[in-house]
Amino acid sequence: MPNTAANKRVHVAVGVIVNSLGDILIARRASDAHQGGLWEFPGGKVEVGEGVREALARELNEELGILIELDSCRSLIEISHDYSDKVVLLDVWRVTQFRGEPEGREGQPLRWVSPQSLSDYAFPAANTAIVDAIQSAETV
Ligand SMILES: Nc1nc2c([nH]c(=O)n2[C@@H]2O[C@H](COP(=O)(O)OP(=O)(O)OP(=O)(O)O)[C@@H](O)[C@H]2O)c(=O)[nH]1
Ligand SMILES: [Mg+2]
Repeated sequence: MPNTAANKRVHVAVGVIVNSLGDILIARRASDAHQGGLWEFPGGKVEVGEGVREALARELNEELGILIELDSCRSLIEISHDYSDKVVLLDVWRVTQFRGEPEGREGQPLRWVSPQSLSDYAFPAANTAIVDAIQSAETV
């Protein structure tokens, strides 16, 4: 296969985790990571042979120590974004059913924030569409 941007695209499973108050969990990316120092919705790369929701469950368990209910996850939005150094496909899921209290298993700071206050945080460029989708879902 030719080595094009399309087949180098990184598939990422991302969770918009909502608690019983309607607040959303964000985490700060390590300063040495891609898009480091910015806030993110927890998640990570889908591995070969893995389904996206299985990847989401694995990543949220590794990064936060929670167990999510796969059947209750709802697709929120898919975003393809070209950073100059890599292309990502963010496969974003709304997660409302989970067991355990999220903790930053990799030392990452966590914060629960209201949908409207997401605008106060700096996210990677690809996330603008995610924040818009969350905030417009809130107003319908
Ligand atoms: N998890 C996550 N990744 C995001 C978001 N927005 C965004 O552009 N990304 C990009 O998606 C890519 C993969 O995410 P990741 O770094 O969390 O992957 P991972 O957990 O598997 O990390 P690892 O490579 O250290 O094992 C990164 O290039 C990251 O910059 C987001 O909101 N959440
Ligand atoms: Mg990650």
